[in-house]
Amino acid sequence: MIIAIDGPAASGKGTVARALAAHFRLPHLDTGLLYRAVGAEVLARGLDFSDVPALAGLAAALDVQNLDGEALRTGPVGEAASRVAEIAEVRQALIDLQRDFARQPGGAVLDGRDIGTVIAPEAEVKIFVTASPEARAARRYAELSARGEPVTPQSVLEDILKRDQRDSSRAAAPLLRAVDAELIDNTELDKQASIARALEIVARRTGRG
Ligand SMILES: Nc1ncnc2c1ncn2[C@@H]1O[C@H](COP(=O)(O)OP(=O)(O)OP(=O)(O)O)[C@@H](O)[C@H]1O
Ligand SMILES: Nc1ccn([C@@H]2O[C@H](COP(=O)(O)O)[C@@H](O)[C@H]2O)c(=O)n1
Repeated sequence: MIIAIDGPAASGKGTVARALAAHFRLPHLDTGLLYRAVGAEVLARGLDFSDVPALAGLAAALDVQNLDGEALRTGPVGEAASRVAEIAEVRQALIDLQRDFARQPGGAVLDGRDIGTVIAPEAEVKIFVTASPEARAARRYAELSARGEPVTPQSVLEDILKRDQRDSSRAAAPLLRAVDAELIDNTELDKQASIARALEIVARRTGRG
């Protein structure tokens, strides 16, 4: 069973994806980490975001076994990730490993922006997780400020709105709800309620509880 979960920044898609993966004992891939790893390398090496061959080369050489999720989940790396994610050549370099992950025997859970539309359009279950920009910004602000990042509620909201705009309007695999994706708007739902909705969707679509 392939479960594809997409949605905008800080919507809670990773929270839902991890819970479904644990519940159904499936491997999980947070595909945002791939773009974050490329973005972090661009920053670390001082590369220009317009240097397409160099950025595509970084993506092709990514060591996916050793991604440091904690170090990659910062505001500046998220911004860099969304910039490299606009580049078709970077996306192309990351496609096969995501598709191979999705199609492994027994299935998998993947979350990102283009899982239900591009990476695994054949997924049995597709869920689009969203929430209002204000709710997402409040959650992300709590997360980043607890880690000591110098953010304000206003700067996080501006970052979220900018990222929404960039992710939705790019030409290459924009953030889109697949036509057959079920919607969870968790603006008014806590984590447990959001996960419970996702479990109901899987049960309805596949008969698996
Ligand atoms: N329904 C919810 N209610 C309140 N907080 C939530 C909810 N779902 C997730 N969160 C919290 O919001 C933050 C963002 O959640 P999460 O990392 O799952 O989002 P995401 O969409 O995967 O983010 P990203 O786009 O950065 O990958 C986390 O701190 C998480 O604990
Ligand atoms: N399938 C994906 C996943 C992510 N992106 C881009 O990476 C940025 C960071 O992702 P997070 O989920 O960790 O916030 C995101 O803003 C996207 O630009 C993508 O394009 N496709």
